[in-house]
Amino acid sequence: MAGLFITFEGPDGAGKTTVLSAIAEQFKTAKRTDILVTREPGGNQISEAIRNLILDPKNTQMDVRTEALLYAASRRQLIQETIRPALAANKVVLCDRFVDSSVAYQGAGRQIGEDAVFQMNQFATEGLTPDLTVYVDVPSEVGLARIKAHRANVDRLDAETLSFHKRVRAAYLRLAKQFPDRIVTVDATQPVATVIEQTMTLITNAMKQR
Ligand SMILES: Nc1ncnc2c1ncn2[C@@H]1O[C@H](COP(=O)(O)OP(=O)(O)OP(=O)(O)O)[C@@H](O)[C@H]1O
Ligand SMILES: Cc1cn([C@H]2C[C@H](O)[C@@H](COP(=O)(O)O)O2)c(=O)[nH]c1=O
Repeated sequence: MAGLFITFEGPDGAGKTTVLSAIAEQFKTAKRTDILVTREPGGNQISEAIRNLILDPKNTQMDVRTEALLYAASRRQLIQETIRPALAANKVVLCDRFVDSSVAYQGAGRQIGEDAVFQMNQFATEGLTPDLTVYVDVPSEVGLARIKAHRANVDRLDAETLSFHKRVRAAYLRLAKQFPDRIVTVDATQPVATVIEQTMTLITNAMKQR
């Protein structure tokens, strides 16, 4: 498949959304029409509806496997409706979260098994794998403190225990070790301008190499 598929991963509050919006703005200023920015869960009408269902703090009854399946369903719709067509049109797709999130949050955080969650997602993705993943790393305590300090609405996942968030981060660190050719870590305890600059360098280098 043509195009370039770049994903952004990290624990809650690492700063992915902040970094990705700054980068999208820079590409917009440069009048780049070949860049598509999207997010998971969400990015289209159906996937945003699934997002609302998953993240609604009222849905305390949601079974952990139901949650994993809903993330995969949202992903499938985004791939078919948005990601694959954009890659086929030779675009650079910048996606806030992808399968690594499910492996970290559902596999490790919810403890339903990292490999089981990865395998289940293969059905949804038919093997679609990012060319590059920027892993924005932050200790769980720091990420959660950022969310508490700045965010008005804490969603169902943000509200999980510290030990849940620590399992998520540990899984991300394992994934980064397991896939060193795909996953590049950026230290998000640095000032936000530095995180943006380092991430932009990774993206532009990947764009030059394609
Ligand atoms: N490097 C940084 N240093 C200090 N604060 C930061 C940094 N990056 C982001 N923040 C702040 O932390 C908060 C969370 O950032 P952001 O929403 O971008 O995180 P996120 O990774 O997208 O989180 P989530 O996955 O939970 O949506 C925001 O208020 C943002 O301004
Ligand atoms: C894709 C995906 C996401 N999650 C979690 C991670 C976050 O807590 C929320 C998404 O919210 P964000 O503020 O847009 O990052 O959902 C998950 O548990 N599993 C996934 O596959």
